[in-house]
Amino acid sequence: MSSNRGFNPDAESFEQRPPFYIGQHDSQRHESPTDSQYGQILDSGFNFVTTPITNEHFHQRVIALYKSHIQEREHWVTERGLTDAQKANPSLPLPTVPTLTDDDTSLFPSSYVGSLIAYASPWIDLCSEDPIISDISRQVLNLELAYANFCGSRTIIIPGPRQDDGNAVAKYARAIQEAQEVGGRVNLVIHLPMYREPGLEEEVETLSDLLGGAGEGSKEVVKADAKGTEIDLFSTWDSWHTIRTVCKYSGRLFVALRIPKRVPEKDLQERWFSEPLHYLTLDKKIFSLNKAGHPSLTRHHQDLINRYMRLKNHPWLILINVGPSAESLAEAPSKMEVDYPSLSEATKAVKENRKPYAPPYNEFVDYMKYLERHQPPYSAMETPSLVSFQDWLQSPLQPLSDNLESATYEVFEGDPVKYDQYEKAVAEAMLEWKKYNRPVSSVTPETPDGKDLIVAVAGAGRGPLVARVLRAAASTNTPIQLWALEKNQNAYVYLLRRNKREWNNSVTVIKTDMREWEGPRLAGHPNNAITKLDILVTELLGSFGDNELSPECLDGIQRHIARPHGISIPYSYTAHLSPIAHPRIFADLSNRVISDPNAFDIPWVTRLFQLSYVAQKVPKHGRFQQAWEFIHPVEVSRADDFAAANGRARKYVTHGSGSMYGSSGINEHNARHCHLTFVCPTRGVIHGLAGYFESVLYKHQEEGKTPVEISILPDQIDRKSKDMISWFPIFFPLRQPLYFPQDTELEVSMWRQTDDTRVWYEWMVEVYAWVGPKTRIKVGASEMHSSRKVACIFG
Ligand SMILES: C[S@@+](CC[C@H](N)C(=O)[O-])C[C@H]1O[C@@H](n2cnc3c(N)ncnc32)[C@H](O)[C@@H]1O
Repeated sequence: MSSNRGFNPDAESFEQRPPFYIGQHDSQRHESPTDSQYGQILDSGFNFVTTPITNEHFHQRVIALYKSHIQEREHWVTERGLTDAQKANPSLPLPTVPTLTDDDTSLFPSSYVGSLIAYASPWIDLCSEDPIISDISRQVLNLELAYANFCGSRTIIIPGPRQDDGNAVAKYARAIQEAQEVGGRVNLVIHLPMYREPGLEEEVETLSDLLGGAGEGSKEVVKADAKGTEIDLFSTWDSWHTIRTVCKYSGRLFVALRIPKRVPEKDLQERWFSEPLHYLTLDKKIFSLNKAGHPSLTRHHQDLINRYMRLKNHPWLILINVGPSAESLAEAPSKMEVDYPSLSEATKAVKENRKPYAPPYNEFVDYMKYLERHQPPYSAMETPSLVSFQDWLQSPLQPLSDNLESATYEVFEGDPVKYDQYEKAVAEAMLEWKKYNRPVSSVTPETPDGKDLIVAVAGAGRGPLVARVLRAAASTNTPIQLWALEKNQNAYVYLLRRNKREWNNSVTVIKTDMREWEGPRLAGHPNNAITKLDILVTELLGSFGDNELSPECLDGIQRHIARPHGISIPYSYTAHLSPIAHPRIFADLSNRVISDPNAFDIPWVTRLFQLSYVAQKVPKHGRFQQAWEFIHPVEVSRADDFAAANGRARKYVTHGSGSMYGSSGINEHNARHCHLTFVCPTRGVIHGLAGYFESVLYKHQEEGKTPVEISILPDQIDRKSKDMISWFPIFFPLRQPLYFPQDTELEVSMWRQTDDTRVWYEWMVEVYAWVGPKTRIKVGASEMHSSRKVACIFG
């Protein structure tokens, strides 16, 4: 059988699903596979193979070293007559593991060493309570890493701690931190179970097991679990969190996650989803046999794997102890035999359409290939370019102070969903205008028979909303006079061109900042008098709703909206938050902060993906909570009142200091504050706040009608604006990860701050733990973050 049996790379179905890379690990393998064994494993369907770094000879040498050291200590006691107190002196020297020799390893630099994944010795015990064993283990690890690195290994898997108590994990984490230095540029991958599932423990005996040192702890835990004691599902994640924190979220530290037989609750699956998963390991023991006697996994396993495979850097799979067995590999033909097979083997091979001496195709690999083909195909939201945006940090756009380029507009225009919703909102408004016989602003004393609805698209860009307004007017048979305003002089040229070519010059295109516009001049009026707007259409929304200064821009133009019947589309928008764990972005920002000291004070626009939500939806406290709302037009406007009384040229002044010291307070009505409580039943860590927005584009006059909305909230987008990609979420980072225990409430305070010229956000998070039915204590808090230094400028 050929090694690509089971899938056809040319088939469409293959193209549209994430590929599986499948590796082989044999926990009983003590020697590095030979060239021909390596070939046999690949021929049986695997893409890569793990290799031990050292062999049994080295193992025995280390055991002997320990034993001789103990004897040496006893010798010191007799020879030097040490008292008990002297024996207990912690300064007695520890043994030093001598350097490797060629008897200790069969791994050597070779042409295929880059495709071998080195697996550090599982018999070491970095966590041992016996200081001699933990120290020897640390030395062994360092020797192995340095040697594997020398041989050309780029990735080394290190068996994780076998227990999760603080003392053990601290020692382990300290050893890994040191190993990172020793390993040079290699990636270190810590092999950990998703949770401590009884029956799936690492079986290889450690030095502690063999030499009677400590390490009893792990057995106790297992025994307790076997007795039915509740398993702490998050304990291994906790250990991982300690290790990577000690290693400062290094970009070279990953997880190989051991998939359990019983797939745990979603929360734990999602927690691991957010971690840097390099491999998923699947032991033979977690497979069941189906009716036909072939290996299979449960639907839960399949869903879990399918979910993890959606990551941009999706994990590779390692199958453990599924063959080919050590014995069959030992009988593997030499390269010479494969290249020059016997006549009978060559004839047989041709008949069976395989390479000479090729082993049978591994049935576990075959099954995984079947799962590969049966993954859900990529959706419209998983095009290669959208996938490439996963968790990529972008500074938010500032369309008010910057002029966008044509290509940026083109990206917006690639998403029809937003425009469909806007067109629907405008059309529904026009229909209700007729139904309720609302007044139109083309009626003036001089033009009493005016029928036209006066409409403006402000911030028209390259004109897609203008086109949609024209379509809505045509489909609802509504006569309109339409203005398109744009402050970007380059986009203005494009608008003029479209007006001539596509819109028959039916649109009045004006290059202006909407806040400076004099208002619509009425066509058909003897003096072209200025009238009011019936419908003002804008799209100045950012990922957090108001973060691209829509409120400030609309303030400046709302005086042209007819009162009381004129409307703004959008009618309103709301900002929403949820605390999240996002180790990957935290690591990214930790690197950026070296060159950009504001990195942790910037609200970043990013297609959040590899995250885990930490808050649960409970009564009164959602996972996503609304921070604040803006509604347009603003009913009472100090600025408009002041301009009406003093003229628009006069600067607004007050005798107070405004909300921000030194400001006149003109924009104070656009300041906002929220204090939200999120409930976290399980323990975890947060790295920041995910921000989203929703907008009601049109709210019907008719009672009970569903408003026309757009939303990027994960639990609403499918209902309100499915497949809309115009906005990615926003992320408000925390400078330090904030760990919290179980039964915690996270209290989030956020402000939209403003002075006379700028808008920025401030945010902090506090952690309260419930310690009794009525008692909460504060157990942690972030610092106050502020984006003032990178504020959005409107004045
Ligand atoms: C997010 S883009 C939307 C463009 C277009 N309406 C669309 O939906 O594709 C916002 C547009 O508003 C323009 N804009 C922002 N503030 C403005 C202002 N105060 N006056 C006029 N145009 C403004 C920007 O130049 C930009 O073209």
